[in-house]
Formats: sequence, structure tokens, C-alpha cells
Amino acid sequence: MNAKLLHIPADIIETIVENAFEWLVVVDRKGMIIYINHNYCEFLEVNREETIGRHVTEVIENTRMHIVAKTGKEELADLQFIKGNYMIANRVPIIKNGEVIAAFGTVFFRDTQEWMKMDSHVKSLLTRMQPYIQKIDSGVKYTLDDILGESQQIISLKEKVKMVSNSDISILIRGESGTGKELFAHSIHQLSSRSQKPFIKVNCGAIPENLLESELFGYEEGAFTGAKKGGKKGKFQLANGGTLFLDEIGDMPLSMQVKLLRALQDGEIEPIGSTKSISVDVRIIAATNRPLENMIEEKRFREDLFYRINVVPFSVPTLRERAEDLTLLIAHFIDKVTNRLGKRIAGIDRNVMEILKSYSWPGNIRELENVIEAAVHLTKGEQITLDSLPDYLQTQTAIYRFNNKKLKDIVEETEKWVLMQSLERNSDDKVLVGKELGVSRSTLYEKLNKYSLL
Ligand SMILES: Nc1ncnc2c1ncn2[C@@H]1O[C@H](COP(=O)(O)OP(=O)(O)OP(=O)(O)O)[C@@H](O)[C@H]1O
Repeated sequence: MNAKLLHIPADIIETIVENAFEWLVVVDRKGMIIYINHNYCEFLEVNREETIGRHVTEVIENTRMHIVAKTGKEELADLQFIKGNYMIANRVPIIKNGEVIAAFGTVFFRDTQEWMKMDSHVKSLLTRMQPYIQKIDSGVKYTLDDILGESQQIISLKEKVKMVSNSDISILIRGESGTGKELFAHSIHQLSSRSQKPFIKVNCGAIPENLLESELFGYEEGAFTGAKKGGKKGKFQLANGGTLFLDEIGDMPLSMQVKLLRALQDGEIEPIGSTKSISVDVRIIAATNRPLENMIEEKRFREDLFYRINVVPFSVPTLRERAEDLTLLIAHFIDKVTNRLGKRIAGIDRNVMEILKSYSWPGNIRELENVIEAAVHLTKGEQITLDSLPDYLQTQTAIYRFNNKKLKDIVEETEKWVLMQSLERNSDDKVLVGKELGVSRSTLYEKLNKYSLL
């Protein structure tokens, strides 16, 4: 140590190190933490004693401290993403006798206007880059890993995906809107031998009937007024060698269903205005939330097309059928939104969690994602509270969903719910709760104990 520093008592040096830098970590040359200051541990929500001796990558996300300790090259003012926020990190090697013996890193997060401006600039750049990154690849945006869920239904479906993805058979994915049908379609393509070829999606319900044919099969130059010079390739041709995802196939007009069936059976298409057929090799994945069997009876969907596409049926469960996945999905969406916004959310108020669990989610995962996104935006503190939920969920208690429950269970659920609300309102003060609900101290404790609310 520098001779002048030796005169400074150790406790003074310790105080300086603890406070001079906002957050400080020191690693040895193997990347093991040998020192980390209290403020940093507090931010990371880790216990200081338990972090000492652990590899820095196990404690700090996106860290490069172990790399600097190895290369000996300092990294100054580098952007680092930690716990939903962009920070400025300095990483400096400590060199003795020409050898790197350790490295120290400091992390700054300055809540100044200037920093906020830079933070949002970086985020908007990243958001703008995202579509280009997606366009570079084959069109696949999701893999099986993006399908979250630990329920038996989801585990079995993911197994089924692995079994059928490598064959060329057509797959019909059924399920309510927002259940994740598109995610499954992407994953099947991504796991198939066609994964390096295009994945092309057509939303059969969103394209007007008169345009659907040219969209699917393309057209020749001069095929109709307004046709593009040189003609236009249809989605079948664009998907050649890969997968054509026919979303909302139940909404396809009957006239198009005939043409689609012909194309699938012959493996050939005829662009509008052309007299020549073109061979195409596409794998079909279709999806719908419509009751196709009823539509066949009503002559609104062709039976022969149904059998052609329904070789392997897939049924994606609704969110209410797999309520056990709710907690995981909520945590995932909070993470996703906070990462994007650079906001910190530590948890969810327990009343809010109860509401989310008892709601029937008619819009499924899409609705859940939207509710969480809005709640993260609207939450002022670090907890998602009742007032950041949409009005229809805030009043959710009024509409009780029976779900085949017995009266005893309904009474108990309601009792627990009322107790939780009162505890929340009275900041856990049992005397006030007892007064508010008009119950004696012993009854209150008995009930709190029964519902594990103590
Ligand atoms: N298992 C899952 N894990 C994580 N996110 C999911 C899951 N399932 C669906 N999502 C998300 O929910 C949203 C809706 O999914 P998707 O578009 O695949 O539903 P869909 O069934 O195709 O809906 P629609 O019938 O309305 O087209 C997407 O943002 C998707 O990322």
C-alpha cells in the first residue's frame, strides 16, 4: 500500500470504500468475489456474507468483472443492465508486478435528467432495432422455450410438439383466442427440418375475401387493374420449402377453401392471370378458435379441407384450465415489462394476486399480459396495487365465479378475502381489524391462523 495511505486507520478506509462509490465489488483473478459493499448487496437483495467467495456471475447479472480480471483490460463507462435498469459500470484490473491479481468494479446509477434521457434513448434504439433483428431470420419469433407453463397440459403439448415437428404432416391448432396457438406454430417450425426455410403467416380472417386469393397464390403482371408490374408472389411461393401458417382458418371464405384444398392436394398453385401451375413444397400449420365441426354441419367449413388439415389435432388449454401456471406467467410478464421500461417492481399486493387468481381470463394469456403491462405502467411504488388494475378487475369481487365450488369453500374464500382486505387497510393492526369486522380478539386470531394470515 502507498506509504501515505498506511497512516489512515483501517476503519476510515472501510468507511470510504463503503460510501465513496455507490456500489463496489472486488473479484480475484478467477472472478471470485473477495469484497462487495453493503449498498450493492442491498440493491442486489443478497446477503453479503453469502456472496463472498462465490463466482461473480452467480451474483451479478450481465457482469464482465471475471473477464476484466482475466484480460487485464479496463472497461470504463460501460452500459450494464441490472435488475431492470441500465447502469454505468467501470471495471478496473488491479495489476501487481505486471500480473493481474484482481479487479474492482463500480456501478453508478444516476437518477439525473441527463441520465434518464440517455436511458430512454438507449431503450428506444433497442425497440427500433427489434423488428429488423426479427426480419433477418426466417420469420420465426418464438421457440418452445418461450412457451411457459408447468401444468401437465402444457408439458404434454410441448412433448407432442417435439414428436410431430420433424414430420411433414399438417397440424391444426385449436384453442380460445390468446391461448398461445401462434407460439406453438412457430415452435413446431423452429424444431422441424424446415427451420432454415421461411415461416410465413397468413391471417385468413383479416384479409378481405377478394384479396385473399392473390395473397395466397400471387398474380401475374397485368392480371387485373392495379396489379403490380412484374406480378407478385403469393404466400405459398414465399413459404416454399418452409411452413405456411394459416391463422384463423375458420374465417376463410368457402370459395377460398376449395382453392386451398386443391393447392394442398396437388402441391401446385396457379397465380391469378397465369395459365401455368407452379409446384410448391409447404408444410401447413393451421389455427382456429372456431367450432369447425359445427361449421361443417352448417356448411360453412368444408369437411374435406378439415380432414386434410386436421392430421394431428392440437388443443391449447385456456388459462383457467391451467390456473397453476398463473403465478409463473405473471412473474414473467412483470419481468418483461420492467426490463423494457427500466422500472423496478418488487411484487404484487396479496389482494391483487387473489383477484388475478380468481378471475376467469376470457382473453387468456394475451389479456393477462395486457393487464400486467398496464399495471406496471400505472404502479407508482414498487408493489402492484389494486388501483393499478383495470376497473373491471377492481370490481371483480362483486361477480363471483362459482367454478363448481361448494358453499363451504365459497364462504371460506370470501372470509379470507375480507380478512386480507381489512389487514391491508389497517396496515396489519389486529386491534383495528377486530374493531372493523366486529369480531373478538380470539375469534380473529383463530381465523387468521386458519387462513395462514398471521
Ligand atoms: N405459454 C405461454 N407463455 C408465455 N407467453 C405466452 C404463452 N402463451 C401465449 N403467450 C403470449 O400471449 C400472447 C397471445 O399468444 P398467441 O398470439 O400465440 O395466441 P393465439 O392463441 O394465437 O391468439 P389468437 O387466436 O387471438 O390469434 C402472446 O403475446 C404470447 O407471447
